[in-house]
Amino acid sequence: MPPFATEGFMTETAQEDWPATAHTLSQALPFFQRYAGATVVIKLGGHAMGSDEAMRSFARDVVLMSHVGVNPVIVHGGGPMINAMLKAQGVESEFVGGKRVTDAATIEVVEMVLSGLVGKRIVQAIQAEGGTAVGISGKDARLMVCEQTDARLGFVGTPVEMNPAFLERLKDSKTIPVIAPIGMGRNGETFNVNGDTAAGAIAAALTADRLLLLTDVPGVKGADGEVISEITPEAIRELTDSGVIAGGMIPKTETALSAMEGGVRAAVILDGRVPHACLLELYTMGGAGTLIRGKR
Ligand SMILES: Nc1ncnc2c1ncn2[C@@H]1O[C@H](COP(=O)(O)OP(=O)(O)O)[C@@H](O)[C@H]1O
Ligand SMILES: CC(=O)N[C@@H](CCC(=O)OP(=O)(O)O)C(=O)O
Repeated sequence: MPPFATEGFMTETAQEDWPATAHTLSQALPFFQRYAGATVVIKLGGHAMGSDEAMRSFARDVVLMSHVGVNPVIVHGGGPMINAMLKAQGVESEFVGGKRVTDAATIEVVEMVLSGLVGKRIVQAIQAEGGTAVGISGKDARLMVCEQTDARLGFVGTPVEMNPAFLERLKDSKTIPVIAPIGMGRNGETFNVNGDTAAGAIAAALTADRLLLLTDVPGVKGADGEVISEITPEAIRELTDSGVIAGGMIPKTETALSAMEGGVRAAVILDGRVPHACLLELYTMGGAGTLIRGKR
């Protein structure tokens, strides 16, 4: 385990123009100052996880953020990984309104894949870069108490009570939480929660400064197919009504809007496949993806 994660990256950058690198670092100072002490909730979607290299770049960004005073909180998805595990068992999932219809057998697979495989892969990646992370789910420390969303969806939950005190304790010990979107029911049920929904609820519970939703497109696209750099709640509603915002983008924009209502300062929908997407968003002038600004 490298205490200072320079290996590999030093050789990659050895040929680069060091004065230009120093200039870039120096330009980041106002952004380092702006986000010192900030809580940034990052939702890493299953499609954005991709290769080991993409995971390594993501983990490195998270560790860097943590070292410059940000409190990063990771909430992950893993839809494609759940699909693969269910397929291996000969089960095909049905989705209604972007949510997986989840029966008693499926929730076991969902929990195993998210908490066991996906979460631990992210924890390992962060720790390989010198950070300390713990993998938990919404069940741990009663973080995310849910009620059934709709009887037709089975064990799919909607967060109704958040208990973020445990996350505050992790923050104090500089431990990065990696949270699987699994909720606990009041009667001992386990609920499958859409990853975006879970990230929004956690961001609101922490009144986060930023919610970053990492996905597999460069941002929210308008009717002309171009990415919109900043979008208002009104424009989101119009584009959703006209069907331009569709499919998996709907829970993201809805999450962004409800997080804003919950007191989150801003949300950004951005391409998690781009190397160092989080650093580009937080520490460069241009930012990345589509920004949705809150009221504070
Ligand atoms: N207006 C839009 N702008 C961008 N992407 C959109 C839009 N409408 C629908 N999408 C779709 O939303 C997808 C992202 O949602 P999803 O596949 O659920 O991501 P993730 O797995 O990262 O949560 C994109 O790949 C794209 O196909
Ligand atoms: C209720 C519901 O649909 N839960 C999602 C949880 C994982 C998720 O959200 O993964 P992505 O972010 O990769 O899409 C599912 O079962 O696929």
